[in-house]
Amino acid sequence: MMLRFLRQPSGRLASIFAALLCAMTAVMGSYVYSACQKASADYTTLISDIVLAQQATPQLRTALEEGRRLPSSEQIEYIDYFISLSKQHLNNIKSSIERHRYLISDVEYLNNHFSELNSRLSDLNLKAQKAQQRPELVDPLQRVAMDIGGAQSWLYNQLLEEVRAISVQQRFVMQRLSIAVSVLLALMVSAAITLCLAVIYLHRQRNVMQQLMLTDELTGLYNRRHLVNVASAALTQAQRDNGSLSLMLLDIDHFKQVNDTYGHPTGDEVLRQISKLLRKLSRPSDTLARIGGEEFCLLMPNTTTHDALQVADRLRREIEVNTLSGIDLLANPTISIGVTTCHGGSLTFEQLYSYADKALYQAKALGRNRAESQLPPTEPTPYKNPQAYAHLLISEPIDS
Ligand SMILES: Nc1nc2c(ncn2[C@@H]2O[C@H](COP(=O)(O)OP(=O)(O)OP(=O)(O)O)[C@@H](O)[C@H]2O)c(=O)[nH]1
Repeated sequence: MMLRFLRQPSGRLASIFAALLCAMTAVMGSYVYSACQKASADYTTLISDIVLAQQATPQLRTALEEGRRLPSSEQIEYIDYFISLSKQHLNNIKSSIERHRYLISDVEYLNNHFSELNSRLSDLNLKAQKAQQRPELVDPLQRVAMDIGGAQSWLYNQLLEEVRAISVQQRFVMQRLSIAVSVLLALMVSAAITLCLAVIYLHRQRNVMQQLMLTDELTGLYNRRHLVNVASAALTQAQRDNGSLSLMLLDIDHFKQVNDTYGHPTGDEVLRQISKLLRKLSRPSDTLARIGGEEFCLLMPNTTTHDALQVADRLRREIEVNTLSGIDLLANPTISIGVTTCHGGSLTFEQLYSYADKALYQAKALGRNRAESQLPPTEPTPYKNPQAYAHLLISEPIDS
């Protein structure tokens, strides 16, 4: 069923659409994933590290000023402390950058500056330690420190600039992300709708095909195939319940004359209207089918011959008196009916049908517009001589 659907133009279109949808969903999905990664990056720690590092530079400068003015060993220790602090800040920033994989490539060009600054600060540390013994070295120490301070400021400003740029990009990514999510949602909804439509279409196609397989195109009644299926099941049921099952064959009299006199389209209309009437007059539990040109069959479960003949006579009379609408016939059409009934037994549908057919033949032979019945001979009982099997029916005494 699915393969047949895919071979049809609409099926091909649906599969192309589904493939496109899958591809688009995959692209959108990967974009959303990477965008989510970018958008979720948190640069707050990095910014606070940079700000702290920036604050350390003026503190070192003030300490150097003080050291030059009052070069005490305590003051020089203080200078040494701020140099170590600056170095620590620098390393913190470096490891913070390493945690942001989307920033690394943007600030790669600053790597050399980091290493250079790091070694210059280590040098400065050594110089500060020497200055503890020789206070006259505080002066050159201050000059080098000022120079390093300038390089530090440049590096940190540059870093802040990069983080600012990436934050702007982050906001942009967020906007695009929300658009992507909306599009993805719309695609999913349309995929679901397409799927539903395809299922509905398949379901309808299946119903139409089933309908075509089981019904007669001209009259809308069931066809012979369906009748045989239903009759087989009804026969099994009747055999199990030992119930009655009647079969009625109805044939329009002299239908050839209708065709010959009024034309085939009128003949078709007669068939349609008689079918409609028969359907209206028969019970919903019975199965009415058109099994040949102008021949119909009515299968009646749980119906005796007597009741079936009564139904047959009612149908025959109704057809006889009913004037067909929109067709100007000289006389109303009539029908001949053959009825048969089985009671339990083990007849096949073909056997039952042959008895109804014999009865119909008889009705035709006896002048038409009448109902006749033919019953199958009573089927042999399994116990031909009941007395010979009587002992089987006597229950054995129960030993106490
Ligand atoms: N209009 C129409 N005619 C059909 C259709 N199927 C079969 N027939 C015609 O039904 C006619 C049946 O003719 P016969 O089998 O001779 O039977 P009849 O003329 O009804 O005579 P009796 O049955 O003996 O009363 C034929 O002319 C078929 O062509 C159909 O679907 N539409």
